[in-house]
Amino acid sequence: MRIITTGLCEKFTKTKHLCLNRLHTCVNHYNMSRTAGILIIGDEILKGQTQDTNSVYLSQSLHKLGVNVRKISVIGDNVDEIAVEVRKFSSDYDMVLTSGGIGPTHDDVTLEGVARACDVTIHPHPTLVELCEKYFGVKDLNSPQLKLAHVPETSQLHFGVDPVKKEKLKFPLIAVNNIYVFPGIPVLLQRLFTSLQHLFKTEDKFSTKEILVNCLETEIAEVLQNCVDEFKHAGLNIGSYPDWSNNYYKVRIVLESLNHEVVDAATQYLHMRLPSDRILLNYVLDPVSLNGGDINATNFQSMLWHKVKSSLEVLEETLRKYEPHEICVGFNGGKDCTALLHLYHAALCRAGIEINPTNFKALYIKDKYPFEEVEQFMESSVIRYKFHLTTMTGDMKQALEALKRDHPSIKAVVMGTRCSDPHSMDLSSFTMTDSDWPRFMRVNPLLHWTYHDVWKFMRKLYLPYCVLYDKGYTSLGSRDKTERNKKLLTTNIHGSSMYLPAYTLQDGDLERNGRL
Ligand SMILES: Cc1cc2nc3c(=O)[nH]c(=O)nc-3n(C[C@H](O)[C@H](O)[C@H](O)COP(=O)(O)OP(=O)(O)OC[C@H]3O[C@@H](n4cnc5c(N)ncnc54)[C@H](O)[C@@H]3O)c2cc1C
Ligand SMILES: NC(=O)C1=CN([C@@H]2O[C@H](COP(=O)(O)OP(=O)(O)OC[C@H]3O[C@@H](n4cnc5c(N)ncnc54)[C@H](O)[C@@H]3O)[C@@H](O)[C@H]2O)C=CC1
Ligand SMILES: [Co+2]
Ligand SMILES: [K+]
Ligand SMILES: [Mg+2]
Repeated sequence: MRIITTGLCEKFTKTKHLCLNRLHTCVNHYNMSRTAGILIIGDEILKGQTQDTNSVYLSQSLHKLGVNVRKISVIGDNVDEIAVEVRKFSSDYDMVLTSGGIGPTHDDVTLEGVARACDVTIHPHPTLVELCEKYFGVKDLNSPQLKLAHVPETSQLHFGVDPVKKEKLKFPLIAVNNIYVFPGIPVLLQRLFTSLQHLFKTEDKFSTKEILVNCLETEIAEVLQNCVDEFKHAGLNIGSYPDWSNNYYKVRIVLESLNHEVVDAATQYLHMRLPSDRILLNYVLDPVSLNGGDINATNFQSMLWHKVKSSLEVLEETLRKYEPHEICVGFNGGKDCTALLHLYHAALCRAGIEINPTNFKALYIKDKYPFEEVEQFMESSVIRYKFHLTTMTGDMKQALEALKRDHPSIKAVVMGTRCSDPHSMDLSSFTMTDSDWPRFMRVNPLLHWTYHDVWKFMRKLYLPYCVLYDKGYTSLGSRDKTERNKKLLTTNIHGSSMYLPAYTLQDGDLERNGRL
């Protein structure tokens, strides 16, 4: 399987070295790809007042262009520090991209720092002076408007072209030697970068593969080390990134090389050595974007498919009886309504209803002592599914009364209630609230689902759910009245006790064991 032969490198003849790979992508080449350093400048970033998004944008974009980003540094609006860092970056990397500090105020000193780093002075650039005079209608060279025209003497101006509108941009990117000076305002930075990609583009392209494993890092470290050793002359980069919030995998392994054959070979190497039952093969990163295409007979065993189909029929009937804005999903972050939310989203998509916060609504009656993890999950669900969440407080009856008063258009609440829930034996798919409750149509599409149906449905589709269910909770209520399910308590190989995930509970009748 080794694809490595030794010989004098034919690709990079300038730097004579022994190439260990006839495909000319040896480790030297990986390190020889074009490098970049990113310099994020701004006091507001160091104080945590502005979250730096420019470095993420730039490093992602450069990586796509085959550039090897080697360092990101964050510094304040200080001329000396900027000069020192720019000088170092400029000699260490093929290119330097700076962000921020080129505005008209006293605290924007990046260009002065760059000038100092390059031992040149600042002067008013004729093209920029003309531009600024025209744009601002001001002629005074000492005005704040014309400060923008003062750049290091050796500056080059790169005028980008908007890739969509095909228009020349009004303001250029300023470059001094290998230093590219971007504004900090994210839209400006992005507009300049996309319009001038050719300045950064390389002939290289990183080939990347991912392996998702449901193991602890300690369990796979040795195999990864062996892989690193095996491919150490092939120009392979392997990263291992644990994710504690994912419901399906614990580690994401990323393999990368300039040569896709090296990536393929290393992927194969790992597939043969990692525990095969722990490798996720068909993981769906974004089940929501499938727009309900995943709800079909091939995905489920026939018994469950039968139930899924009749639940969908209930939801379709709901959408015939009510306008989308008259319906909301009762959503408290629990597993049943998480499955339901996905089904309802699918029903909306199938009915050709546009997904937006007017058409897709949910109701959350906030408990006095909610779990933080539950609320975090709810927040991420709002972003994932793009629904509008109405939050009410107080006891359930009071909250529903307030809903009636404040949101009079809502007529039906779709709920994840199952027959096995307390007092739910006699409910049907459409049941009005009891006479002593505020009047709403309760829609119950999941009445005939079992505990295991819910888990099979969610896990088959890789739907994200609240992490507490992976930590031994099988039913979630108020934080002060909910414990883990003792039935899931077990001992790991090192002899310490731990809880298994909720979906492994054998007897579904015991799901409420942790509810006090
Ligand atoms: C809209 C609505 C109408 C109700 N009408 C009646 C009634 O007429 N008579 C009666 O006796 N009881 C009624 N209840 C109370 C209900 O029967 C349960 O007692 C309550 O849902 C808690 O049940 P559970 O602990 O089994 O929770 P769950 O199994 O979590 O509740 C079942 C479903 O109810 C919804 N739900 C539960 N809690 C919340 C919440 N905090 N915020 C939003 N949605 C939630 C979810 O869709 C969930 O899947 C109503 C509740 C709601 C939300
Ligand atoms: N029209 C144009 O093309 C140009 C305009 N200008 C002017 O200069 C000023 C802006 O210059 P800047 O260098 O951007 O000033 P700046 O350094 O003060 O940054 C401006 C804002 O960008 C945000 N920002 C900065 N760094 C960031 C980061 N790493 N991640 C996310 N957000 C970040 C911050 O919210 C900050 O308030 C404006 O007044 C603008 O009008 C400057 C250059 C070009
Ligand atoms: Co070589
Ligand atoms: K500023
Ligand atoms: Mg600034």
